Amino acid sequence: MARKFSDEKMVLASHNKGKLAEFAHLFRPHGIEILSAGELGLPEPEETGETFEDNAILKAVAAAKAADMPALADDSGLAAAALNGAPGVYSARWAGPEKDFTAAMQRLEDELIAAGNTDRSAAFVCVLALAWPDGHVETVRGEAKGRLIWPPRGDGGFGYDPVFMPVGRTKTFAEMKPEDKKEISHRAEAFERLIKTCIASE
Ligand SMILES: O=P(O)(O)OP(=O)(O)OP(=O)(O)OC[C@H]1O[C@@H](n2cnc3c(O)ncnc32)[C@H](O)[C@@H]1O
Ligand SMILES: [Mg+2]
Repeated sequence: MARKFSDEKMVLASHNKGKLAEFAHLFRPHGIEILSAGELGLPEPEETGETFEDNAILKAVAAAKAADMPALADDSGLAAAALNGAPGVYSARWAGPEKDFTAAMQRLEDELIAAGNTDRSAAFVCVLALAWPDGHVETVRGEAKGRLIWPPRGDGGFGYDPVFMPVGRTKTFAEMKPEDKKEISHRAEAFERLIKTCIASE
């Protein structure tokens, strides 16, 4: 049995403004007060894990202990099939310290072409970890399947959204309205699972 969240507030252990905006929407109907790691002055831990799960857990546990309240972390990224899942857990690092996603998307395109440009399928993955100050953690995962387009399209969203076209759609995540991305995103799928396993009272 998963541990249930029964507090009134939690820390959102992310320093990514795009994610924080999406979580603000996702949490709206649930009546939980969200404090961000930034507003509490929490440091950004080094993401030394090899999997999304490892990194989500290390970020959530560090924040829960530092803030002494439950903390939710999101570790996510884009996995290109032709690149054996790259950039994967390195998705943020491909953009460098300047967070230059124009350069990161260009690198992705260059590597797809170098790999033969025959398979442009990809998935966005999101792992959420909810940790308590005693170290207990629950994790859930969500995925959005699609393909990588070129050139980038749209100026909404964040990160790699301008090159990601979800299956069955004609708009990239960056061309969609936030409420449309929310219907099908990896983050929304993981969030729905989190609500079912750890938040909803039966
Ligand atoms: O660790 P935190 O502080 O949460 O913020 P971050 O930006 O470093 O986040 P990650 O370590 O999880 O790295 C994930 C990267 O993958 C990309 N990414 C994740 N979800 C995305 C989405 O919905 N749309 C576009 N890019 C996304 C984005 O570039 C993120 O920087
Ligand atoms: Mg990060």
